[in-house]
Amino acid sequence: MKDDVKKVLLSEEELHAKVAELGAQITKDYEGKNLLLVTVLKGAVVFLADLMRTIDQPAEIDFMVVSSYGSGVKSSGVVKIVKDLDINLEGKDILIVEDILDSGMTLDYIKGMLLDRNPASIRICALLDKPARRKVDLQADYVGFTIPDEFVIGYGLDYDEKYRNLPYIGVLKPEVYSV
Ligand SMILES: O=P(O)(O)OC[C@H]1O[C@H](OP(=O)(O)OP(=O)(O)O)[C@H](O)[C@@H]1O
Ligand SMILES: Nc1nc2[nH]cnc2c(=O)[nH]1
Repeated sequence: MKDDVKKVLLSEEELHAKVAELGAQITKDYEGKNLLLVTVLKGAVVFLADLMRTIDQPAEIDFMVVSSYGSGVKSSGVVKIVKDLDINLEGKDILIVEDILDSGMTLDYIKGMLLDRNPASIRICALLDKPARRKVDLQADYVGFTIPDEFVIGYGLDYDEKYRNLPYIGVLKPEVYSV
């Protein structure tokens, strides 16, 4: 698996330090609130697992499954809800935990949908932000790293469902895409 990686963009150490920083900020900002971490599977699951343990406030979690990329490296532009949330959002302070904000189409759709359910507040925490590719006017409230326009894998992020279990974030060798 490691032989397929062209370069490491963010090391395990860099990721863990940033996650701890985000968790400390979220801990401060959500004091006395009804925090519900909403996570979009599957990519964000590794980030959520690390982030939630750095938040020193009571927090609920819930999951959604959406699909916008299929097996390719570009967004199809179609966001499909495969599994909806279980928890009622009324009165909750929602923090959407995402691995990457790229075109923004996935999060824009999800945020709009969740806003219709009368939460007390709704914010976005994205580990990675790729502003060069944005197609909608959307920003995350918490961003781990702003990254260049490269397709990244690891720490939950996949190419064709593989590489999610890499402990760092990297870029694949071009020949991996063409076989
Ligand atoms: O800003 P966008 O261009 O909409 O892209 C971001 C979305 O793409 C990835 O999900 P993907 O559809 O690859 O599914 P996965 O989480 O199961 O890997 C990622 O987890 C975001 O949900
Ligand atoms: N794995 C992966 N999924 C994405 N979804 C949107 N951008 C990306 C990316 O760079 N890598």
